[in-house]
Amino acid sequence: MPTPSPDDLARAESRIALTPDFPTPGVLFRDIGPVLADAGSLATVTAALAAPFEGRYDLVAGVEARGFLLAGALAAATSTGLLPIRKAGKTPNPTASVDFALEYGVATIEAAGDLTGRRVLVVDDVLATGGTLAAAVSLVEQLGGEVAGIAVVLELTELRGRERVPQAHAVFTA
Ligand SMILES: O=P(O)(O)OC[C@H]1O[C@H](OP(=O)(O)OP(=O)(O)O)[C@H](O)[C@@H]1O
Ligand SMILES: Nc1ncnc2[nH]cnc12
Repeated sequence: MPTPSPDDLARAESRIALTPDFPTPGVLFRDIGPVLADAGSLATVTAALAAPFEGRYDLVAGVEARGFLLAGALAAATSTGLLPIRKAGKTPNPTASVDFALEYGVATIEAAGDLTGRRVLVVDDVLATGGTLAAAVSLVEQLGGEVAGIAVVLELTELRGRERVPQAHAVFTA
């Protein structure tokens, strides 16, 4: 995939939609839906997520739900496998489970299988408090996988998630 230009990146970033007080009062929700809906912006974001990790992973993991969208796009674009990391109660016979706190709630993630020998790129839309990505890293490691990298579309710097996942690559910051 060609590396996106600064203009391509600026066009994609301008499509992030802001909604105050969603899903709870005090949260400024940043929606990447309009980025995904635009073909050029989706290609830009997919390429920018993958660029630092080229040739270093053979499986892309995404956390339900918005992480699935990016993991699917990235896995298809780079001819790698895809690991859906699901919220609690959706995976038959899970072999790993991690509880964590969110900016607006609590959650559990689960997955099944054996990732021994797999190099896993963990992707998500937003890095906020870092709870989701730290939990996803822990889950991949519980399954025996090696985390080859972490990539997000948007890092919300004031929530300081980077303290929990310092190695994360963010395409955009806010
Ligand atoms: O860094 P954190 O504080 O953990 O927050 C980031 C996470 O929060 C959102 O997911 P959410 O659980 O709202 O689920 P969704 O993707 O199903 O909308 C977002 O998609 C990230 O996964
Ligand atoms: N402020 C926010 N906007 C969009 N997604 C989020 N996930 C966690 N916090 C978020």
